[in-house]
Amino acid sequence: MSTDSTPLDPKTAAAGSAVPGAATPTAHTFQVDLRGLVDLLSHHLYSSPRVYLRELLQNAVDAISARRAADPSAPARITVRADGDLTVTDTGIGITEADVHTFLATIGRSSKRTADGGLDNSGLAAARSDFIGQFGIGLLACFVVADEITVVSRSAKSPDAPVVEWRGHSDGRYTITTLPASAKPEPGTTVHLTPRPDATRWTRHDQVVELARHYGSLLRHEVTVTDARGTATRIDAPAPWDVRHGSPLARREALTAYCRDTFDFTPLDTIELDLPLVGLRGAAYVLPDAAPPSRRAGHRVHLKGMLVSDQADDLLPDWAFFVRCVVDADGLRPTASREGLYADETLAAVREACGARIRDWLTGLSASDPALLHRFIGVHHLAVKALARYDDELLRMLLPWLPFETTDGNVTLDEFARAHPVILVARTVEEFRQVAPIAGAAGLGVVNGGYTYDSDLVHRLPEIRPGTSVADLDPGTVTAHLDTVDPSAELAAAAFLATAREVVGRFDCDVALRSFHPASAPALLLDNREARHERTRARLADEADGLWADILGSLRAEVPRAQLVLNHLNPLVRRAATIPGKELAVIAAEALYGQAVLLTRRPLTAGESALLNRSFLGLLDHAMLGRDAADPQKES
Ligand SMILES: Nc1ncnc2c1ncn2[C@@H]1O[C@H](COP(=O)(O)OP(=O)(O)OP(=O)(O)O)[C@@H](O)[C@H]1O
Repeated sequence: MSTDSTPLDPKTAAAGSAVPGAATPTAHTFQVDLRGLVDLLSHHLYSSPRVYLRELLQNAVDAISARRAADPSAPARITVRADGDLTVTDTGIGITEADVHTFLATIGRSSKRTADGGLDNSGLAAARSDFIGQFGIGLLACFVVADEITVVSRSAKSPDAPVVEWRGHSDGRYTITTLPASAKPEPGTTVHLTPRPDATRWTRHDQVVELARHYGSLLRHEVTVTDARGTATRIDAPAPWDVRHGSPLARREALTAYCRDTFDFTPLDTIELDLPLVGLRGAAYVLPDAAPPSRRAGHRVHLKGMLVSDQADDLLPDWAFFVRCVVDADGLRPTASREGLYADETLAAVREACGARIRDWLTGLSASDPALLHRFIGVHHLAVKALARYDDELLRMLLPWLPFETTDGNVTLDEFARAHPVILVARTVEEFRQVAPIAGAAGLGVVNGGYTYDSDLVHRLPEIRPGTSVADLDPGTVTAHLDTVDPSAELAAAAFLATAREVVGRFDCDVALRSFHPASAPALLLDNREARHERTRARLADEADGLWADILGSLRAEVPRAQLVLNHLNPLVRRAATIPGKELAVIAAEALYGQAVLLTRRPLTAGESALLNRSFLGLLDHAMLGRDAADPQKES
């Protein structure tokens, strides 16, 4: 094989030389080290040597398409013979000696497009969209498994042209021989290769059958693989969506069976895809188990029947992670590796149209099959929530079905709104966990907004259900709903409360005494993430100087304080409130604050860790002092 580039014209090059007195440039042509190129393809472009068979099948398909464009009644057969060596024979358009010189002798040149990348209306090419190949490198994939490729071809376009044999070698040498007509009585092409000793597994009969099925099961031509004894195995089978079935149920069952065979799962439901504009047909299978949104379902994409990718992840919008598709399309384009889809406008349009189809299925389900919708939401509510955030109609339609974690348990927002005139939203899971039991006991309705999408969705409720009211949960709201204690109790605890305010004031925290259930909870720390960030920003502004202090200072809002609410119903708090000595009161206040911080399950600051440490050791010391005092032996 040679490379093909236009050598520089010495005259033009000299005229373009800007340096006076410079020597006239000499023109050269790049040489290509074919072994290096094959190495590049095999290790970096193609995922595995097995793609060699895909490239051969694809060339055969393209050749048949080209022949049938002129003669629709031409035979359309691809026969693969795997008997140690491998031959692929097609009844396609074939090539003449001139074609060989033009297309097989130059890497990167393809009969399926013109040299300038456009469409070639002559010869083999009718339009690029008719063919899968276009890059002119596919045949090189054979060098990944063999050192020599032989192509014997007879042209259907020029039946009188002699049969031509091209023998290409992986070091770049090739020969061309013309053969008598008897060497190939019918038009078409046979490609033959003998595997290298380290690649014999790829041309073994069983392996070839498996590969041919993998890539070619949906090909629209007859494809067979024969073994050394001539036994033929049929590879192609009609796509289940193309088969006519006796009833919708039979069709449904056939599509489900195809999913089981192809993906190894039984779908929750099947959504048929049919986009005539891009010649796309197929099925989107709803996964029976929840899939994390981050895990993209690998879709199987066939182009003109040929499998391009079984891991395509850009066929559907991101939110549709609850389905896995198998499609066959005419209008999409493969990348050069043929293992992915070319990201062009057509792909974007396909993505949008498939997304719309899946969304329609979802919205239609509430009317057509509520039980299925229930099961679907049970498994995929995260996906639905992701989708509903940007889709009012869907949100309106599916809101009655979506579960949220609330102080009344797992309920829908509609139910919850009926029971609570104001829905409060806890912004983090920790906040919810900590406040929910207390807020619930005080009759407040709180939704856990800490899960992905939930806070956004709950806040949109008043748009969807006018008359409902939603507010963020803030410490003030909760404290306002906790019972105040009577003034005498407040007075009796005044000294302890003053000490506690001193102790926790360092953490931008106030102290209040209230009565709330459960009585077993001694203290509650009301705080939220934004308030914590605000405090951190304020502290940094104080510590920073110059420009940063100004910037941080200008961002600074009024610093919100956390609130430590002590529970007067709790016996320990009652006893702490009457501690006479200041030293023990400090330790008790530190311990109550430390325990309340731990219950929030948020990370501790360095100051809080030190406080916990101090109070723990202080309590231990105090406990041992008490023991010593009670031990008569120690006294003597
Ligand atoms: N079975 C075949 N029948 C007729 N012509 C063929 C056949 N196989 C290969 N050719 C010719 O050889 C050329 C080069 O083939 P090759 O597979 O390298 O590239 P391609 O199919 O054009 O593009 P791609 O790299 O995208 O596959 C083709 O453009 C075609 O003209």
